[in-house]
Amino acid sequence: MHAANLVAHTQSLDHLLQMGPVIPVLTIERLEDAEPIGQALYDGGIRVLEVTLRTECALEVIGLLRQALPDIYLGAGTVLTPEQFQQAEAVGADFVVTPGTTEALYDYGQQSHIPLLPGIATASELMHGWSKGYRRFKFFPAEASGGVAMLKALAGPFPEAIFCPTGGIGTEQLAQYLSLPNVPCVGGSWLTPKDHLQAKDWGAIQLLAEQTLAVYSTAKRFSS
Ligand SMILES: O=C(O)C(=O)C[C@H](O)[C@H](O)COP(=O)(O)O
Repeated sequence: MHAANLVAHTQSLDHLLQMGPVIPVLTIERLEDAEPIGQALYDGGIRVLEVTLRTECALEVIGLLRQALPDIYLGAGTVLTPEQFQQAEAVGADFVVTPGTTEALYDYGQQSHIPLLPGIATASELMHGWSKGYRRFKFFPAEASGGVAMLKALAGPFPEAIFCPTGGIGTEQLAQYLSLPNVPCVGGSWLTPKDHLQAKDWGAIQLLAEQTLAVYSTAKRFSS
């Protein structure tokens, strides 16, 4: 196992998870939308983004945002294979997020120069990741897998595990998740609502980010 590498990865993940406390998850269909969406979120105070590899232009989007917004931490999401992991590295992603995990992804993540935030949903999956040296996890799909109650329950046997819950979360549940000591930040697509994207209403996206951070960044900083 590449133990030293994974210790460094855990430190990098801690740093970027602390930059939240929200991580917008973007699925971008049109390349031309990438820069205005990224800029609106950046102007709204967002410093960490995840771009899912679910669209044809996703890798190009990451490459473009890398150039346009050098200060932002860019994650590649929906990474399912080591090949996609490699592609994400090649276009300049800062970290990789997966919905679940495979042995091959864990092995690749151990020797990559960028950290992997592996997706888990059960105690057994967490124990598997832990045995491979991973300490920070995406909890996905958060709401469908037991939500806040599940994360409270996992804190008992696994007090050192830290999670970024994602999946089915909106503003209504945010405060509850962020009040948990094992949750530094929360991810999701709710920060870029479909109707704003379709209308290319970048101002509304910036405003939503600003309003969310105005309420929650202070709340999390004082509670952690
Ligand atoms: O596949 C991945 O790696 C993902 O990134 C999954 C996303 O985190 C969720 O699809 C976002 O969930 P919603 O906020 O419910 O839209």
